[in-house]
Amino acid sequence: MSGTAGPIVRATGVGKSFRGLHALAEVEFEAAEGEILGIIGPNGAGKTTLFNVVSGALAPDTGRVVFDGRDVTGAAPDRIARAGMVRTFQLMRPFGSMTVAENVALAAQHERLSARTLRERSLDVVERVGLGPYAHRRATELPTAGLKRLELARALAMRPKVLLLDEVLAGLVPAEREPVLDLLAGLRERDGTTLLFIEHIMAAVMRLADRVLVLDQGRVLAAGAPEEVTSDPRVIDAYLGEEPTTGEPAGEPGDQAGREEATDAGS
Ligand SMILES: Nc1ncnc2c1ncn2[C@@H]1O[C@H](COP(=O)(O)OP(=O)(O)OP(=O)(O)O)[C@@H](O)[C@H]1O
Repeated sequence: MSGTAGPIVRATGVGKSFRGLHALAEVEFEAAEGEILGIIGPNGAGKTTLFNVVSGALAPDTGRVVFDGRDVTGAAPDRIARAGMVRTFQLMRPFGSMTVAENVALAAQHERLSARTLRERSLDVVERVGLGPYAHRRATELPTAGLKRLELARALAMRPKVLLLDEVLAGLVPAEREPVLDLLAGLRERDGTTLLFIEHIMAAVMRLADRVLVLDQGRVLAAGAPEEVTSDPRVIDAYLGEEPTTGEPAGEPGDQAGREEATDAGS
């Protein structure tokens, strides 16, 4: 489903094996500029591996990744990030001896901005993610929700065209998720940012995603509009369980026992 200008990211025939285990096989997807693509699937489905390949952390065994009209297959992660495709990680490792704003500034340091511009950009991004009151405090003082926002701020400081988000809501209580979701939804409005986000919290996927890519055992099981995908029997069977759209994931994905309790998700 390409827009008139063609997709900003396109992966074709992507395969990656780890000692005979097909983490990814013949994976194809594309995202148009400004599109929000949710990526879901059980544990071990290959979601993070796909991000690793797309962002350059891993070279695929087969296939190509094209970003903004350029073939970036196997290119170094920092090159891809500087070209405008930036990822967040599930685990955050801020520099504890530095302030929140300094941690953010580090992410954009390579752009050789003046100290003043760098500081202004960092503070702007820190404000936007709601960390204004912590700007000049050490990153180690942040609670989990704050660390998540810091990770997002660091990615945003690079002014990405495409932002790859790996479970940015994990570990947040529902009240903490809302502002992050608002922020993410606002990125497209404000900057036209394309988002690819891996997420297990289905309420977030339903709210944000224009389209959803479902991976299962390294392959694309389904792709399409959120309502279409979540009512697909194959997706329900492989991942969602009985009640796909109630909010919380149907148990931890891959946790087959969790499917029994899926109808009462939401707490
Ligand atoms: N560096 C690696 N070496 C060996 N096996 C790996 C490596 N990275 C991933 N795998 C394997 O590849 C498969 C896909 O893993 P991946 O982390 O991409 O899944 P995922 O969908 O992101 O899962 P989760 O939801 O648990 O994060 C798994 O079986 C995993 O054990």
